[in-house]
Amino acid sequence: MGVRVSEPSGSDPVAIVGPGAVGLALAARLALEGHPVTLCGRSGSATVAEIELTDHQGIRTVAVDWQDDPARVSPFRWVVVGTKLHQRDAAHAWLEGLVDRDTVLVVAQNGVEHRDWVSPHAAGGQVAPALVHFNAERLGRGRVEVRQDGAGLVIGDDAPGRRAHALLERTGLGVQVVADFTTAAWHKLMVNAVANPVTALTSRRVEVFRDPSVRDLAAAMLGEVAAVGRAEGARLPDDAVDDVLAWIDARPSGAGSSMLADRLAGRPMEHDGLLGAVVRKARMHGIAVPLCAAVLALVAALDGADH
Ligand SMILES: NC(=O)C1=CN([C@@H]2O[C@H](COP(=O)(O)OP(=O)(O)OC[C@H]3O[C@@H](n4cnc5c(N)ncnc54)[C@H](OP(=O)(O)O)[C@@H]3O)[C@@H](O)[C@H]2O)C=CC1
Ligand SMILES: CC(C)(CO)C(=O)C(=O)O
Repeated sequence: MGVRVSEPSGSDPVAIVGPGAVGLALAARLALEGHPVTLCGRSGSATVAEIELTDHQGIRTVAVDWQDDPARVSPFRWVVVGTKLHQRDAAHAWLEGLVDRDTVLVVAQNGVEHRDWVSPHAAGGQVAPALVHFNAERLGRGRVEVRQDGAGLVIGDDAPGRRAHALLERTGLGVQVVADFTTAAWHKLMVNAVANPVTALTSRRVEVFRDPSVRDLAAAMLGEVAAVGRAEGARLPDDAVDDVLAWIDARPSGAGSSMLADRLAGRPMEHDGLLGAVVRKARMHGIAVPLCAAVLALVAALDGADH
């Protein structure tokens, strides 16, 4: 990694937009390190004044500040966005108040479009996309459980990424800094664009990929996603499809996906930001992705029917 800049101290305030699984996990770990943390939640929702974090160290509780009115916040030096991909408009409202040109804005989300949607609202601040590799599950309002093996977050080795690294390593979740963020993001998107919709559509956990016909479909979809990723500059190796299938096979029995969890809870799903991104980018490059487009249509119809 290159030169480290702008080390945050434990007394640097941090704003976290989205008190969901990822937001709570990062907020709790930073607050435990001494950062005053302000959680920014949906307008009118119940205040979260403390977070109960369950992780390999046991159960710990830590106090945080709460804000639910984007019009009442001032700029922070450190801002983390942990909303879902379909909650971009909600996040924009917060960025207007929280971000100025000195802000380092960490976008902790799945997908490959972090900069596309955030940069126009970043007020000249520095945008650092972060891929989330730890698993966080919301157990209740202000309650979160974190599980992980390996690095919990992946960020790019550029100036905003290096600044974000200084903050994120304070979470103790393990931060991997990669020179080629595009490849890392597309590799993760291969998983999310296939595992998430297939589990959500079938209401089945990762075991569904053992069905030979589902496995064939997944392999063909992964081939489409990889082709688009390569056109976007991702250096995905020839065995990327097998590698992703092997990763899915290695998930513990009973593992699901965030999209399956959203479907089961009756919440909107992230299909547009995941599979939708693949189809959008494919169109730009003139690449045919018929299977991804078909599965996207089905999961979008399911989402529409659920709401
Ligand atoms: N959870 C995980 O283990 C992983 C998640 N990811 C990715 O991380 C991102 C975040 O996921 P996750 O934390 O699971 O999602 P959640 O649905 O748990 O959290 C999203 C949060 O955003 C909040 N929100 C919605 N609207 C607003 C608003 N107007 N103002 C403020 N907050 C708002 C929601 O509020 P409310 O509580 O009121 O609904 C919710 O707390 C996604 O892109 C996901 O794919 C990636 C890998 C693993
Ligand atoms: C990698 C995977 C499928 C595991 O939780 C994920 O990122 C998600 O559920 O959104």
